[in-house]
Amino acid sequence: MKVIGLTGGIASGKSTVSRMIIRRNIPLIDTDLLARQIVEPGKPAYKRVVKHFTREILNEDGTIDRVKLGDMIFSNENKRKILNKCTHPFIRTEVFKLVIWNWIKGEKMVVIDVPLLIETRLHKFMNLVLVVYCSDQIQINRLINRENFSESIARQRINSQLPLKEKVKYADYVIDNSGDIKTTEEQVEKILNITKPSSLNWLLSWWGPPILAISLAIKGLLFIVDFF
Ligand SMILES: CC(C)(COP(=O)(O)OP(=O)(O)OC[C@H]1O[C@@H](n2cnc3c(N)ncnc32)[C@H](O)[C@@H]1O)[C@@H](O)C(=O)NCCC(=O)NCCS
Ligand SMILES: Nc1ncnc2c1ncn2[C@@H]1O[C@H](COP(=O)(O)OP(=O)(O)OP(=O)(O)O)[C@@H](O)[C@H]1O
Repeated sequence: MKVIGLTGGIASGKSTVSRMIIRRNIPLIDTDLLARQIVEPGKPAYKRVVKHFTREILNEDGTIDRVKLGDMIFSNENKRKILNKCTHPFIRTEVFKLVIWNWIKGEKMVVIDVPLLIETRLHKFMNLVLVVYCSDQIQINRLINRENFSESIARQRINSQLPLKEKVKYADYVIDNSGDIKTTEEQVEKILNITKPSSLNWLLSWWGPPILAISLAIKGLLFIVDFF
């Protein structure tokens, strides 16, 4: 099975590209979603986060106030590192479980949307790396429009990650999302066609041989029935 890492900068368009991939029935693992699930009350990472950031970051119902926590960690590198230490091991475990599950299901490819793919060195475990790129100014404008941030807050969030121009250096394919959605969709379509695993790849997956054996057996049976 091919494991494809999808990354980019904050608001460069990873989720937009992810939706295009899901529409093509390719399984997609969304690490932003996993990061949300592992800090729900009662989950193991929740305890760690509350221990380090105190009950000050909780809403009245005991859930984590993500806006408050976000404001804290994006303005303080040390706190960001602590939050990463509390959450990343659990996110990695969930990703690993989902990759195995997709492999068991016989999926030929799985895409993992990881904003911090390069920063966490996870790109080394990918068969392919796709980077969703857009120009600095477009990235800032889209972040401001989506979140209603001031320009300085938008820049602060962008600066909390490896610059997009650096991430591009690790890419097997760059998806330029500076233009309209249609232009991005055309690039995604092209890349998925080029990287589609061959049937040989499928045959070599663990469930290829049993299915091939069964279909040959059925064909053989039909031939014998036909003969008599
Ligand atoms: C700080 C938190 C609470 C803010 O939550 P919020 O709902 O506002 O944002 P969301 O989770 O949707 O993230 C939005 C984007 O912020 C960027 N981002 C998130 N966490 C980080 C981080 N630790 N460092 C740099 N950028 C980050 C990513 O580009 C992400 O796509 C949340 O992002 C979080 O728990 N982050 C730590 C876990 C993590 O590293 N997640 C990234 C996926 S591995
Ligand atoms: N080609 C495009 N044209 C216009 N707007 C776009 C385009 N691509 C994305 N956007 C908008 O830009 C914003 C950021 O896109 P998106 O949420 O896909 O980025 P992201 O990389 O997933 O962000 P994050 O890192 O915060 O998860 C969204 O409001 C989205 O609707």
